[in-house]
Amino acid sequence: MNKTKTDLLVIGAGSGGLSVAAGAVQMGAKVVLLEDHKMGGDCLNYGCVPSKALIAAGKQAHALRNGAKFGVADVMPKVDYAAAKDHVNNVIATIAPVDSEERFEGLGVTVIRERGRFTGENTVQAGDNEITARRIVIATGSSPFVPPIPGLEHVPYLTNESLWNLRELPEHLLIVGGGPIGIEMAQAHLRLGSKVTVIEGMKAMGKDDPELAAIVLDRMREEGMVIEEDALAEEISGKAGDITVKAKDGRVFKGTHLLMAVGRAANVNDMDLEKAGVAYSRSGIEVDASMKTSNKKIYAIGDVAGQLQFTHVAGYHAGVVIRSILFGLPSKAKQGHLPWATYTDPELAQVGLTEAQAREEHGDKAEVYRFPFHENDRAIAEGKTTGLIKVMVVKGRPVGASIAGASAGELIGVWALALANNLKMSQIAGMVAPYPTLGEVNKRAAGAYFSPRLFESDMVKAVVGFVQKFIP
Ligand SMILES: Cc1cc2nc3c(=O)[nH]c(=O)nc-3n(C[C@H](O)[C@H](O)[C@H](O)COP(=O)(O)OP(=O)(O)OC[C@H]3O[C@@H](n4cnc5c(N)ncnc54)[C@H](O)[C@@H]3O)c2cc1C
Ligand SMILES: NC(=O)c1ccc[n+]([C@@H]2O[C@H](COP(=O)([O-])OP(=O)(O)OC[C@H]3O[C@@H](n4cnc5c(N)ncnc54)[C@H](O)[C@@H]3O)[C@@H](O)[C@H]2O)c1
Repeated sequence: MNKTKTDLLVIGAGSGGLSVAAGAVQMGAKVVLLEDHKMGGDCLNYGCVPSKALIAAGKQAHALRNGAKFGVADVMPKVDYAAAKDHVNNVIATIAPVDSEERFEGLGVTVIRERGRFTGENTVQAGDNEITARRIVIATGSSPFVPPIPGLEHVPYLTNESLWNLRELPEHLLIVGGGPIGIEMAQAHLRLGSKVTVIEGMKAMGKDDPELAAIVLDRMREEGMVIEEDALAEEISGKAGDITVKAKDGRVFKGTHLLMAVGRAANVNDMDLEKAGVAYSRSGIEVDASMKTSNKKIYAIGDVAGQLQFTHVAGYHAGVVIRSILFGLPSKAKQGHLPWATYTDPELAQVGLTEAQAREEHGDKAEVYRFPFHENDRAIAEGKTTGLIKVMVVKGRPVGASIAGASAGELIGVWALALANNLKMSQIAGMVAPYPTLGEVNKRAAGAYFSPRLFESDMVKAVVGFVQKFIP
């Protein structure tokens, strides 16, 4: 057994673990990093990166089918699904060096490609290694949750892990779950030529503002996607190429392939967390506001901590724990300023409170300002007029923003900055956006806040009238 002592042990080389390891080692800490599967974790290998690459392939096919309105004849694209998967693999391969063992060893991290299991309060065994660490960060991520739906065990199904191995375009893809995974993969496959039926037990895109989710879902239905809501999958049967999903209310859906996308299970098993006194539940490892577990020398970050499950959130957690571990400074993770986006076309993005949350939390003090994409000149020029921005304001400061529309994931950045820094609406309105950009929707939403105050105010009119009498 190789025995190692280190300042910091990081378990899991995904979005969270890699950020902690890179930051800590470059600031002088001795760091050991464990990974028993692929460097880069879910995001690089089975999540964000492959999904966005396949979405890009679908977008290309969609553009070819829809050029006529720009004076470029529509064509029926010849989709080679296997080649689209090659594109996905190329994208992963291009990004992979940044997350690689070689790069991290180069930075000075000791990378051990073994599974970590706790043997005590500050010791972990990984293969033939026993590592004792002053501080430990658990960043083991999450896995696809596969619910025990009767019959599922006898039917071939895909998850976000196995989907990438499929080389033949599904003729008719059934997707159970209308969350971000289900909806993003539904649109990509629809545009690449599959028939797609989304079977959602409650409301599709149910974690977002329903008014804005409806804009996206309507567009996808117009493209030909079948989205069945209030359809809790209760029984699954069939065989490869001929699969049946029955919903609780008796609706029956038939397809050739099945993708299960009904949420995530935190990776807390087979780690002997009990031996380290780390408390956890089915939803993940329990952490306090500083991301410390019930063992105050052990932290948990990213998906395994059971909060918002996004790559940028895992990265944010990494910054919070680095401050605490390396500098011994108090450091707390907040949630209210963390954005997310779903990369459908149009995209759907959110930061802070939705309209319903703002009204619930702030009552009459919450004001909501809107601006539609069809009044944005760039959106009109590019035929991207489906969309709406809503900004929730309390006492002159934004408390939330919701955007459905082209590049919503980019546009939400301004509001993420505003919420992170408690900016005022006047500061957003003071920004000059280049014309013509989609970014002007942000400024126009801020303008909507000031317009009635400036243009419908008797006081403003009286002051202007008075000044005009006296200036030469
Ligand atoms: C299809 C899909 C699309 C997504 N798209 C987006 C997106 O567009 N934007 C976004 O922000 N987020 C997206 N996400 C979410 C994002 O992938 C996760 O939030 C992110 O990967 C979480 O990072 P993490 O470090 O917590 O875990 P992971 O990235 O999963 O890394 C955990 C690592 O720990 C390793 N590990 C586990 N147990 C052990 C052990 N005992 N010992 C050693 N190693 C271990 C695992 O092998 C893994 O490599 C998507 C997810 C999916 C599934
Ligand atoms: N663009 C992004 O940032 C992005 C993309 C994909 C995934 N993610 C992350 O991954 C997480 C997981 O995504 P997800 O879509 O798997 O989970 P999710 O929990 O967001 O959505 C799962 C959906 O499945 C439904 N469902 C559950 N059981 C069902 C059943 N038996 N029949 C029918 N419907 C059922 C739920 O009502 C829910 O709407 C997301 O919450 C997000 O954090 C992010």
